[in-house]
Order: sequence, then structure tokens, then C-alpha cells
Amino acid sequence: MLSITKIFSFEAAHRISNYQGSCSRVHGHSYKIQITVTGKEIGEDDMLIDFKVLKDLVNESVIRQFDHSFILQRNAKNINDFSLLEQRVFWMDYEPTAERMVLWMVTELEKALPVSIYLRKIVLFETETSFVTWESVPHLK
Ligand SMILES: Nc1nc2c(c(=O)[nH]1)N=C([C@H](O)[C@H](O)COP(=O)(O)OP(=O)(O)OP(=O)(O)O)CN2
Ligand SMILES: [Zn+2]
Repeated sequence: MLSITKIFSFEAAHRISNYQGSCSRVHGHSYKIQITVTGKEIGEDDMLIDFKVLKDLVNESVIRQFDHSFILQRNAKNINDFSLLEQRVFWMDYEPTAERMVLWMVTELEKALPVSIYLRKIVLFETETSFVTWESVPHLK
């Protein structure tokens, strides 16, 4: 089966407020993401989906939301510490672990992709050595 992949990056700060250790402190990452999509057939343009179209769609639905933001779980501790901060805070329902960020991206991308194009895989690198992978399960489609 054909699939295409495009690579993105964004910078963001976060903290994992319930973490026992240094990740509970505010710190930043240069996130890297690989987005892979697939489809049953290629179009009249001989493409599954134009890389440029995929780029615009991912930038609009995902990257723009996170880039240069401060990602926090909306909980009492963070609201107390940061709600008055004059920064761009991206509030999440869960701690901003790479796993939760990927699941948020899956929801947004599945809404944004054209009907004939399916999200196949997302790999989110939080650091050079730590990454999370999400893959669709074909028989559940
Ligand atoms: N399963 C997860 N574990 C951790 C996450 C996460 O999102 N999912 N996040 C963190 C912290 O955000 C931390 O910034 C990243 O941790 P780590 O990879 O350990 O970072 P290091 O810079 O220490 O990596 P080294 O390459 O080992 O130096 C923690 N855990
Ligand atoms: Zn971190």
C-alpha cells in the first residue's frame, strides 16, 4: 500500500505537573513530527495527496496550535501558577506528555484530512532519543 510522509517541527514549553522529578519544572522541547497518510488510490494528478496540501493542512490544524506555546494541563495547580501569565498557553485536558499530544493530533488530523485520505502513523520526537508512535489499526477502519 502507498503512503506518504511529511516531517514537521515546532518549539514549545511545557511541564508535567504531576511528575516526580525535573519534568515537573517548566522546560522546552524542539519537537519533531513525522506524519504518514495513505489512501486507496492516487488521483488524476498522480499523487496520493500533494505534499504541499498535506503541509498546509498539518500546519493549520496542528503545528500552528502548538508552536511557541506553553502547553499545560488545565488543573488547579497550573491555573493557580500560570493563568495570569501573559503568554500563549495551550491548555489540555491531560498532562502534556508526548502520548497525549499525539492523541490530540490524531483527533485534529482525522477531522482535517480529505475523505479519501487516512492517517496511518504519527511519530512525535520529544527529544533526540525519546519519541512516541501512533499507528492506525487497519482492520478497525
Ligand atoms: N512516556 C513518557 N515519558 C516521559 C515524557 C513523555 O512525554 N512520555 N516526558 C518527559 C519529559 O517531558 C522530559 O522532558 C523528556 O524526558 P527524557 O527523554 O528523559 O529527556 P532527557 O533530556 O533526560 O533525555 P536523555 O536523552 O535521556 O538525556 C519525561 N518522561
Ligand atoms: Zn518535557
